[in-house]
Amino acid sequence: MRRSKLKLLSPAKLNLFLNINRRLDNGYHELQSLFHFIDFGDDMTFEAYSDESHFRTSKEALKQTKLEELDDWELASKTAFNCDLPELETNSNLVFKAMQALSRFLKAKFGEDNFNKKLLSLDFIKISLTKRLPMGGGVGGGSSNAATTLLALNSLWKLGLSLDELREIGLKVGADVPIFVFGQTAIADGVGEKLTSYPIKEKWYLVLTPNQHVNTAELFSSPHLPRNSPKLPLDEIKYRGIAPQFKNDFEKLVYNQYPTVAKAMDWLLEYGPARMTGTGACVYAEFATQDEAKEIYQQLPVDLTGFVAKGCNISPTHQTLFG
Ligand SMILES: C[C@@](CO)(OP(=O)(O)O)[C@H](O)COP(=O)(O)OP(=O)(O)OC[C@H]1O[C@@H](n2ccc(N)nc2=O)[C@H](O)[C@@H]1O
Ligand SMILES: Nc1ncnc2c1ncn2[C@@H]1O[C@H](COP(=O)(O)OP(=O)(O)O)[C@@H](O)[C@H]1O
Repeated sequence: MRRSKLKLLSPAKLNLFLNINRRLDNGYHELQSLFHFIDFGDDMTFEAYSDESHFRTSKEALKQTKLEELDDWELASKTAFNCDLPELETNSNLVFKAMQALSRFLKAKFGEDNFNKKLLSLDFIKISLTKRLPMGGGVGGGSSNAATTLLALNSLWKLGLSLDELREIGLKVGADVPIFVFGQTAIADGVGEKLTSYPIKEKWYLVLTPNQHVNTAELFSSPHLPRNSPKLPLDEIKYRGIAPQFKNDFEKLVYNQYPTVAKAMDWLLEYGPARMTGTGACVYAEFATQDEAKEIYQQLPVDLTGFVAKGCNISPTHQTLFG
């Protein structure tokens, strides 16, 4: 019997600036970045059932992959996962990594015995993911899916975890997961875990999506990456729109390395300022109105792709869950 259903937009983020401040001893990098959400993303549905009889379980999906490597995936055994992209139906999907991190956290917090008792009482959840966001595009799709999973399961299973606890769990999955759990436009510091709410004027964005997967880890290890941008004092950051002082330290490197990204960027620059998000490959321009953004979008040549979306100070996932 179905008990309840949550339909959530798992949104994209844009980095409105991104400074790399230094390399840390653990190989990671300290960043300072302004994260903003847009109302375009993947569709995720979470349906809670009192029994597991009528759907293929995650267990089966996981059996097809690297079962021997699995540990702490008890919560995944209470779910069924399907995705419109079959290559994402594996345990390396960040949706599974989120469930694994959640299992670990709950066991540590409540103890194994209490966790195992709680597990028996949980509803089965059918998770469906429809991908719309480009992968490896710098719009954070995988991280967003992980955060949406944490928020939805916390709600449907009534786990009672705070947003701070969910952020802590998210950080184990990836540097960008905490911002999606936080759900507010924010300036991130550290590796992305220190977040300060920073609402801005909401605008419209034309985002171009070059068909190019940019490998984040590879870029971070490049000897040509600038790594010593000074940190901007928080009270001096007055973001009004794309401007030279709001740069992205990955942009030049990616522009030089990937002709498809350079092509998209050059096209946008014909119309005004443009910026790359994250480690690319997506690039964007800002507009005051939807009509202005659409007017440029309609002129896109056939070999470029993109979409128009509205900036949001509160992530669409939070808007649905918390009103
Ligand atoms: C730089 C950003 C800006 O948003 O790029 P995008 O991924 O969005 O393009 C992100 O913070 C990326 O976050 P995310 O994609 O979650 O990175 P992770 O999976 O945690 O890390 C991938 C790899 O990137 C490197 N890494 C990541 C984050 C960081 N602050 N310093 C690093 O050096 C590490 O080598 C790590 O192994
Ligand atoms: N749910 C997911 N959605 C997208 N990519 C995922 C997901 N889970 C794991 N991945 C892997 O993570 C890689 C980068 O993910 P993504 O978040 O889209 O990149 P970016 O952070 O650059 O926007 C993908 O190429 C894919 O192999």
